[in-house]
Amino acid sequence: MTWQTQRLPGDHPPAKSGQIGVLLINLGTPDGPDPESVKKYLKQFLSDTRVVEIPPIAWQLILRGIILNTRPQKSAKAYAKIWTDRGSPLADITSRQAEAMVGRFGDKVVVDWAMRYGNPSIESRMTALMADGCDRILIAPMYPQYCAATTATVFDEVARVLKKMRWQPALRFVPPYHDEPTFLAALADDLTRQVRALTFKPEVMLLSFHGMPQQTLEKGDPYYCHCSKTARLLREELATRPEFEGVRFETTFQSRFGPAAWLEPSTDATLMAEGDKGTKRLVVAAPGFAADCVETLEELALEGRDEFIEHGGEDYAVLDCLNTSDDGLKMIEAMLNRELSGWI
Ligand SMILES: C=CC1=C(C)c2cc3[nH]c(cc4nc(cc5[nH]c(cc1n2)c(C)c5CCC(=O)O)C(CCC(=O)O)=C4C)c(C)c3C=C
Ligand SMILES: [Fe+2]
Ligand SMILES: [Fe+2]
Repeated sequence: MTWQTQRLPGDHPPAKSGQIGVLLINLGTPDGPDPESVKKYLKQFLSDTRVVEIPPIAWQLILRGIILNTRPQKSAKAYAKIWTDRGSPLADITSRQAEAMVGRFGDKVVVDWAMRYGNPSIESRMTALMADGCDRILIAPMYPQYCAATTATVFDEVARVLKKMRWQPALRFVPPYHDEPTFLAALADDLTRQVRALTFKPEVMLLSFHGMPQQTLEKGDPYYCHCSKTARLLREELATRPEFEGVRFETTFQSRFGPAAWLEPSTDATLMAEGDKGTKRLVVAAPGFAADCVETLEELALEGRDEFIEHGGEDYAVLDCLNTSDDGLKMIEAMLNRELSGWI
């Protein structure tokens, strides 16, 4: 054990200190692929005013009166298709990313993971890190592109948890990494390796990002610009490689939610339009997701395939996210190492 046990004056209990915590955080997921678990998860997620910016008095009526009575059944079917014996892929992959980081930064550093919505909660893991003697914590939101609906809500939740603590840790947050050379190199290498392994040569590569309401962009959220920059830099790099010779790149936005206008062009409409205009071989990458999840494994890989094939497409593949690939883990390690500098 490297932590020190400090004996404090009076009858104060012994307290551990001197350790450094690293907390990898991704969006969150239901506890199970059943409507009840999905309803509980969606209620927490969609009640966050960073995620849905409609005034809560009106939104809660719609959410509780309509959405939570219909969407959980539909979403549970999607989750059931991708659930594994290790549970939700998003939680499983995030836990394995954290596990792979254990021991890479010396024995003073404790690495853990949490989900912003659902379990394990940020509160439970931050409390556990403090109990382990971590008086410095590096928070790593696993989102390459900053969005208030994802990155800022992590900060909100960490601040809420801190507010309840008498003894707060020193904190650092990993910044968005959408244009970092280590991220782009990891993505380019990993996608090249996967394209080389395909049984067909793609004509088109879609770079599909999770969408958000168009109005959120107009309010000043940098997410769209971050996605566009990732897509441009990645395209520029891939275009130099023989595996991508003659490939046409398109950037699209998926997972539209609700009736308002979302970022365009949408992934589903683009897949159908590509099929209609005669594209036969298409591959999709999702550079906005650090880990595969229902949005990539179900919406892109299953629904997207049907959309493309029903419109005349022949060969279709969705490439894995960086997940726990060698390239992905090297990138996470480099990013954490840099952000831990001065602490280790
Ligand atoms: C990667 C960035 C993400 C942004 C930006 C984002 C915004 C956003 N999402 C919704 C609504 C839903 N998202 C859902 C799932 C989901 N979203 C992200 C990431 C971003 N969301 C991930 C990684 C996941 C997968 C979770 C998993 O368990 O695998 C869902 C739930 C699934 C469903 O019912 O379709 C909803 C709903 C909004 C409104 C929003 C606003 C900006
Ligand atoms: Fe989402
Ligand atoms: Fe979706």
